[in-house]
Order: sequence, then C-alpha cells, then structure tokens
Amino acid sequence: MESNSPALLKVENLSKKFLIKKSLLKKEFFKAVDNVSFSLGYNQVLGIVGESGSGKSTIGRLILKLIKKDEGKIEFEGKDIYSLTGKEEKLFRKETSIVFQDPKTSLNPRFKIRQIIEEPLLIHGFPKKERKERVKTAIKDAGLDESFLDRYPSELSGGQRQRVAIARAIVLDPKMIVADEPTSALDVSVQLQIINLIKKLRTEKKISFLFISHDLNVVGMLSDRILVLYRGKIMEKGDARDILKKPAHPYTKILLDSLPPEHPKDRKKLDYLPEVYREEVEGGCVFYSRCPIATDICKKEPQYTKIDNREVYCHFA
Ligand SMILES: Nc1ncnc2c1ncn2[C@@H]1O[C@H](COP(=O)(O)OP(=O)(O)OP(=O)(O)O)[C@@H](O)[C@H]1O
Repeated sequence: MESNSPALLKVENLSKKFLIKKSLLKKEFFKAVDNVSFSLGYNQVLGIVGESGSGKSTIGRLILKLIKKDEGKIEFEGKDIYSLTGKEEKLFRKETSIVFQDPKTSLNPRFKIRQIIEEPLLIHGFPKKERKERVKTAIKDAGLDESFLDRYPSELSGGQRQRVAIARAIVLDPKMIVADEPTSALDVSVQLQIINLIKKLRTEKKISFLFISHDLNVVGMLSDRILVLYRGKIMEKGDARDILKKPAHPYTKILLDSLPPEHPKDRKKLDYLPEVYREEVEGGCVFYSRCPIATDICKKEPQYTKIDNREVYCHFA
C-alpha cells in the first residue's frame, strides 16, 4: 500500500534489463529491475534496501532519466518523465538531483568547492549575483562554513566532501534527491552526521529523498517507508517502523538478523544460514534458492499479499 499523501514520484511496473552477452545466434539479458512499483510522497524519505546487485542504483538512475527504462511508467508531479520536453524537461532536471556513494570520485578534483557547487547554477543559467548567494546558502545549509569554498576536494575529509556533494545537490532547491549509498564510504560517526543532515534538509527544506543503502539499520534511521529489493524485485514494502518491528518477508528477516548484535538486543545472528539452500526454479519465487522456509508451493511465483499497510511477495505472508 502506498502512503496517503499525494505522490511527488510515482513508479509503476518499472523494468530494466541489461544486455550481458551477445553472439550471432542470441542475446542474453540480465533483469536488473523487475516490475517495480512504488511512490514517494512530498517531504518524505523512502528507503530502498537490498544487497549488492539487487538493482537499487539502477532504480535511482532510471527515475532521474540517467538511463532508459524498458517498461513501466515514472511520473514526477503527475507528469510522465519520458514525455517531458523543452522547459518541462529542464524543470525536471532542476527539481531532481543525486548524491553518490563516494564523494572522492564524484567531485571534480581540479575544481574548487565554489566551482563544484556553482556548476548546476551555471548550467541552468542563473545570473552571477544569485549564483554567489545560492552557493553561500547551500554550503551553510550543508553544515560547512564559507571558508571551505576556496579549498579543493583533496583538502577535505570524507564527511566534508559528502557535505559538499549535498550542497551541490541542494543548490537548485530540488524537490527530490536520490541519495545512492551516501554514507557507505564513511566512518560510523560521520555516517550519523550525514543522516542527521538529510533529516534536517527534509524537515527544513521539504526535500523528499529516495535513500538507497544496503544497510537496513541506516535506512531505518531516516526512512518513512521502506522498499526491500532482491534481484530486482520488491520483496516487501511498507511503513518503516512496521517493517523494522515485524518484518514479513524471510529476506527482510535475514537482513534484520544480520545487523550488528548491539542493535535491538533480542536479534540473533543468523550465521547458520547457508547462502543457497536449493536449486533455483524457473518461474518460481526469486528468493526460492536462499529462503529458509520455502516449500514446494514456492516453485510457483507468489503474488503480492497486502497485509495492513504493507505488500509482501511471499506465499507465507
Ligand atoms: N550498464 C550495465 N550493464 C550491465 N549490467 C549492469 C549495468 N548496470 C548494472 N548492471 C547490473 O545490474 C545489477 C543491478 O545493479 P545495481 O548497481 O542497480 O545494484 P545495486 O543494488 O545498486 O548494487 P551495488 O550497491 O553493488 O551497486 C547488477 O548485477 C549489475 O551488475
């Protein structure tokens, strides 16, 4: 079930496959995103969680039109993003932005911080005076003082660099930011600072975030709703607190149980879970081979079951 607030972003049946092998006789594709639907409300944080390769970044890139979808529909403020042209397209680019995992590689090392933050304003044709003001405001809003503007990325710590990446992402006053593993390259204490900064921007600037992470603990700290992804498919989506308190899908349970033991005391670590229990079955549940509770019924693909405020891809939900 989606939230009751009107959607800023609405994604319906989104799919994307990548060509992985091509020979004279046939082409082989890999389904990175498989029939995914969700929405993101105004001033909300939606967490997308799943292990490496589950399709999280591909979803992020699809909704920002950085890559092309194969199937499905993506609406931003009620408009199909693939039908935008001219001014509307430009506005969409202005109102959406991205923060990547590693600020070391995402910031141009030859640019001063001032130039890095100013670049989107130049692209969008802002006059000089306004550019200057906006750059100052953005760096302050990202929690750094103006003295950083004359430095280079190499002179900054990892956390400071990520603040610069965030300043650049907010400088055009976007409505939505895709934050793709923004804390994964940082130490735990710095991670918390960045999470708090995102919370602040959401509250004070009313920015919605699509927060992508492999770490359910991190996602749980700031998301209103969570979408759990496995091999491109949604396993479970719903209210963050509900999911963290009572995960309904066996995969979500594994993600929760594999969090460090100092998190809720009663979590036992499922070290005994083998990676693969059984052979995959074509046309069956995508989690079949790794599911601790699968039975023969799981050789058939499950439908999404709606329970309370949640949708779960499991025969046993
Ligand atoms: N351009 C591409 N060509 C071929 N395969 C791709 C391409 N981009 C992504 N993939 C594959 O699609 C799958 C999903 O990748 P994606 O980066 O979305 O996963 P992820 O959940 O974000 O994981 P990670 O955190 O490791 O990036 C992976 O198996 C990846 O190898």
